[in-house]
Amino acid sequence: MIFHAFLIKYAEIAIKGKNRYLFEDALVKQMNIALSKIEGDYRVVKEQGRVYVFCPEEYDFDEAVAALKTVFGIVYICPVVIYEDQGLDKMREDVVEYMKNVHPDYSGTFKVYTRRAKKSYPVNSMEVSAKIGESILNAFPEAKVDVHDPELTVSVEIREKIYVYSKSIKGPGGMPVGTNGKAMLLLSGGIDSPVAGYMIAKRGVKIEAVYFHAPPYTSERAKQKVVDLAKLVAKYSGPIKLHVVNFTDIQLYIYDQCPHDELTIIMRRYMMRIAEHFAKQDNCLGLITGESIGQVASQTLQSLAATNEVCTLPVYRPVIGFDKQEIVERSWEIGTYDTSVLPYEDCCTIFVAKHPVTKPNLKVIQKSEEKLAGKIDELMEEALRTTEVLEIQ
Ligand SMILES: Nc1ncnc2c1ncn2[C@@H]1O[C@H](COP(=O)(O)OP(=O)(O)OP(=O)(O)O)[C@@H](O)[C@H]1O
Repeated sequence: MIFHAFLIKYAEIAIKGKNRYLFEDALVKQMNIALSKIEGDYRVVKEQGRVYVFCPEEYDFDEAVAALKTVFGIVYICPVVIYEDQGLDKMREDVVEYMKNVHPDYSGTFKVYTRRAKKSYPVNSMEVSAKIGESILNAFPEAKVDVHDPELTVSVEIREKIYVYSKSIKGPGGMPVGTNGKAMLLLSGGIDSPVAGYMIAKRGVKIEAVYFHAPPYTSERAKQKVVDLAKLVAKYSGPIKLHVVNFTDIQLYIYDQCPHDELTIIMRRYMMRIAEHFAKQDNCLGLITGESIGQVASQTLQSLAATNEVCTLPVYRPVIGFDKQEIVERSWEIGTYDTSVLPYEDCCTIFVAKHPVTKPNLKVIQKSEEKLAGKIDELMEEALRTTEVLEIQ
């Protein structure tokens, strides 16, 4: 059966009042972006409290659903068959035909739910439902009506035409990107930070990203891996501006001047400072990392506190309470896992100490950083100046 359209369901409860149109406009915009990436002339229309996608005459159903599944804010995608309005008798025949195609030999419980968007329609909703229900019972003798807890709800919307649907495909939920400001993701090549970016984008936040590499200690392929991860996240979050920072000289200088057991924490503090610089420059309202308590030495509460101390923007760590396995499962779901586990080196792993401090004392760390004063500012400026900016689609 050819579905002519999709009815898009979103969580309306959260968006009463005047936020509603902002939410719907952002949803329509993101849907248009997602559908523009596939072949065919899809038309996204917002009307009378509903968002529809009207499909071209010929299209790939699975591809269209896959594209819509990347749009945050969509709770359900309901494929719709549209019939001309030619009176109630014809409508009854049409719905039976729909059932024969979509649920052949149906033998479970069902109810018909009619909604009159066209209030001038001469028959009321209850009566339309009852008549159509009767026709379905006649055509499917095994089926039974259950208006309280049916296994199948056949929805009939009376508009200029008649819209029939009964299937709901789960969307990603969340809120459309663009409804909740912008934040800067520290994106490494690992498993955790792409998941963290996805989770914050799912709350409607537009994201930018910053990646620190250390050529020649880290390779072009390691950088390409991060670009690929950004592309995978961008499928959901929309385009990402990725800042690629050359961190080599800063790392070498820290390596040279500071106790080696403090390297990771001091490097992380410089990463945060640089990320915050770009965040503020581009009006981001927070930083995002993929840290989770206790996962490694730099992610103990003491280390996280020491990292936070250099930031004035809030730092969002959406996977903070997750086990590694939970993060891995998320990365499978969103499709970043296979890329994340490619074995290319990260700048943090190259300059890492054998026994890093797990409970850094902030005063001690600050003291060590004093040794960097002067030259580190020049190196920071140089790193900011030479940062490469990539637009990831
Ligand atoms: N080279 C990098 N570029 C950008 N951000 C980084 C980089 N290295 C680490 N980060 C940020 O710091 C967080 C913690 O990094 P760390 O290497 O300690 O942990 P991880 O568990 O390996 O995280 P991930 O799996 O995201 O790499 C990352 O989630 C990321 O947000």
